[in-house]
Amino acid sequence: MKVYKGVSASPGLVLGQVSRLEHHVETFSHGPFNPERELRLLANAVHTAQNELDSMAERAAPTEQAIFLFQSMMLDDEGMMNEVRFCINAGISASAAMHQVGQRYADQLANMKDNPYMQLRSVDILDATRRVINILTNRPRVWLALDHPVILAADRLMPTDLFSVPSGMILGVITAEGSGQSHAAIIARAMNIPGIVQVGKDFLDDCDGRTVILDATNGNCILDPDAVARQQAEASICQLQREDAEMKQLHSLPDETRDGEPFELLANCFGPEDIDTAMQSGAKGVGLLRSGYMMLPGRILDEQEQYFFYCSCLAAANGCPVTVRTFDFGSDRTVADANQGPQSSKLGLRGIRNSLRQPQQFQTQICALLRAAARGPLRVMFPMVTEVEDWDAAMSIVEHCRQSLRERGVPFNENTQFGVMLSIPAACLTVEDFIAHGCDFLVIGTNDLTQYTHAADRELASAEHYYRPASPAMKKLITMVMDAASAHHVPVTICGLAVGNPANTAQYLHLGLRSFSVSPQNLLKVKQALLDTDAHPDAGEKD
Ligand SMILES: C=C(OP(=O)(O)O)C(=O)O
Repeated sequence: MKVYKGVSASPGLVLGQVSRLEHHVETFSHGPFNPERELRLLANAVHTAQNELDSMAERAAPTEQAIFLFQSMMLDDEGMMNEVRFCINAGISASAAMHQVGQRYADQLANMKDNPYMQLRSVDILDATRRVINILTNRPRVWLALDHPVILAADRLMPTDLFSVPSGMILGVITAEGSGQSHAAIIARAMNIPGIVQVGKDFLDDCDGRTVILDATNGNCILDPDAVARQQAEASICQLQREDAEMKQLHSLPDETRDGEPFELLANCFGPEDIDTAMQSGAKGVGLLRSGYMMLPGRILDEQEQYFFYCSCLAAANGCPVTVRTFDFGSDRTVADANQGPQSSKLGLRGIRNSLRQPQQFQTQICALLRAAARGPLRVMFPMVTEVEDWDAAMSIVEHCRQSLRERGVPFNENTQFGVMLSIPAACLTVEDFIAHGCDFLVIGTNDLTQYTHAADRELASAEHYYRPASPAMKKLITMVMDAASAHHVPVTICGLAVGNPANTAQYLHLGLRSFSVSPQNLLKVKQALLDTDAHPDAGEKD
């Protein structure tokens, strides 16, 4: 028995036989090739690859769908595909051109050390281009013929590898390299396949055909376990299966309060990865996407990069709505090359105040959002709005962006919904004005609203006593918002850490809220609290 240490990438514990997966090394013959023929072959291969990816997406859970749809979209990317066609016109074969350009794009993203999100996309580009190349070279896209379930081991896994073997045949995955943030790891988590990464090359050289306990809780791969280790693992596997069944039961219950009132459970997220987690825990969409975090602490992404990011968030949400908060820079939130302005503080130029002073940066974000909104139900909200002047100023920039996209002939969603994140008491007190000026929806941000209502810095332990998100003052402000919103049929969501506390959730429910956005790990806890609460606790007494 020998224990190899790695890093857990997908939770779980399994016992099984290892099968090693080897990736093909590309070699290409030299031309010259007939460009016309190669362009035709390329178009057909891309078409077939996209069909394959789309059909994988159809079979897949939301997480994998996001990744496959992203890969399929990459094969539509004008910039990349124009470069491939340019190489073909220079006499290179379609497969070599695809390899060259795909590798270069992947390398560019892999080198964005300051941006882990873009680094992740690098493997997707390689995976998508590998598919096209395999089609062009008549290579199979199914890698292993398996007759019994195995633990798959490889140097690293590509996202579609887990779909390249018949479903149910993978007990677990172990990679010598890779990261827990890789798409293969995300897919493993989504498919409930336990996984460990970074076990090292020695394990790979040793493992093929042998028995392993893959213990992702401790990051251990136990090769040739003895009888005691086997027995312990089998007992733990049974226990985990029981716990899993209990979670699934809660998940499958309808989103209704004890007295039958429907509610909407959304998630507060940072990007596609935690959107995946949220969707698996039963979220019906994203109530708050904190957009700025995709580039912290790096640089501001350009319009195309942001467009891809928002599209992959939409794909991860699998047709459910995603509410994106425009950048909330300023105060504690910084990006190296985002000009914060001279007066950045909690009471200074944060959120929309900052965006309005950086019109170029704001327009880039709005254009990317309007474009992404053509690909799915994406809505946009502005943070740190004080009074209606901020709203009007922001919406005039939105109009300017619409005009510029029309002139550029770029498709976008003309009817994208825009809303206000209510984090300042002044905005709650004047909420009617936003509605009168065309605000489509409202999101109450309890973290900041509590901070500004109670003049209690949310990060200051000494002010904690004054920081009360369910206080009478908060209740009054929320009631004011709810009255105005219901009079004009404007939807309201409430988000923030306080909503994840079941005691507060019940109070917010009684104030009329039916849409709750919480962090992914609190979703089931909040769901349980709402299932156990009556929306109208006095209704029975009146009867
Ligand atoms: C969720 C909120 O936003 P953040 O925590 O990102 O400031 C909020 O203010 O309630």
